[in-house]
Amino acid sequence: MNLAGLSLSAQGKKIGLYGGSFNPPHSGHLHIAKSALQKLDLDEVWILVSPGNPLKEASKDMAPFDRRLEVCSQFFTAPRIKVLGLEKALKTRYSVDTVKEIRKRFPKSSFVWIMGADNAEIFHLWAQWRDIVHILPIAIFDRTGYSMAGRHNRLTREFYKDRQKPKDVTKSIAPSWCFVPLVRNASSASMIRQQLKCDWWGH
Ligand SMILES: Nc1ncnc2c1ncn2[C@@H]1O[C@H](COP(=O)(O)OP(=O)(O)OP(=O)(O)O)[C@@H](O)[C@H]1O
Ligand SMILES: O=C(O)c1ccc[n+]([C@@H]2O[C@H](COP(=O)([O-])O)[C@@H](O)[C@H]2O)c1
Repeated sequence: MNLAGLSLSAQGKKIGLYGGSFNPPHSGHLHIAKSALQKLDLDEVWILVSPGNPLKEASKDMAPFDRRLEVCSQFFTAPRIKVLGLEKALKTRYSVDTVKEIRKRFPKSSFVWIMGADNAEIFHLWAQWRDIVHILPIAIFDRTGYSMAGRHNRLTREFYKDRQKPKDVTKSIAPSWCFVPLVRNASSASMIRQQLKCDWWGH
């Protein structure tokens, strides 16, 4: 990965960082990425394929990183959505380290962290989660089954006064967050893996 080239092309842009296992990617992910571009008024969304979610144990149904990266590159072909193996390149695994590195290496771009409402519910279990909130704005996207949990959780309670409207969140200075209501998409990777009934979906 050419980090210098990426940094140059990212200059002056508002970018959504959308981290995930993407095991496999599905229409729910695409819906969030496209909605983020529009509702947060972003220039780009970066799909950050995770080498391994620190809260998920390595398991036989997790496809190898290279396979997930390859399939994501084939799947996310919409304009302004970039698939990157940035965490592998930066050698980071925890999101707090990833966003610190990104801030350092892309000083002329602004960033917002994108996640689904299910992750907002457990965000307080992430390593140094309050530091993440102080580093960049956070956008929580509604998800089937998690509408309440996405709005009412440790993050939204502790940072209640820092709530913004989605269209303002990238202009705001952290700590700030927004909840993004949208037409929900019920897809989930675990459901797809169950339907495929295989060790991992590439086999
Ligand atoms: N249908 C969806 N609607 C909204 N957000 C979603 C949806 N699917 C995934 N997300 C969000 O996208 C990010 C990446 O999700 P991930 O790759 O873990 O997919 P998943 O479908 O949640 O997987 P799994 O079922 O294996 O947990 C997470 O922030 C998650 O909350
Ligand atoms: O940093 C952490 O402690 C942490 C804990 C859980 C999840 N994350 C990140 O959250 C993103 C979504 O993960 P996932 O597996 O739910 O798709 C992905 O970028 C993970 O690296 C990060």
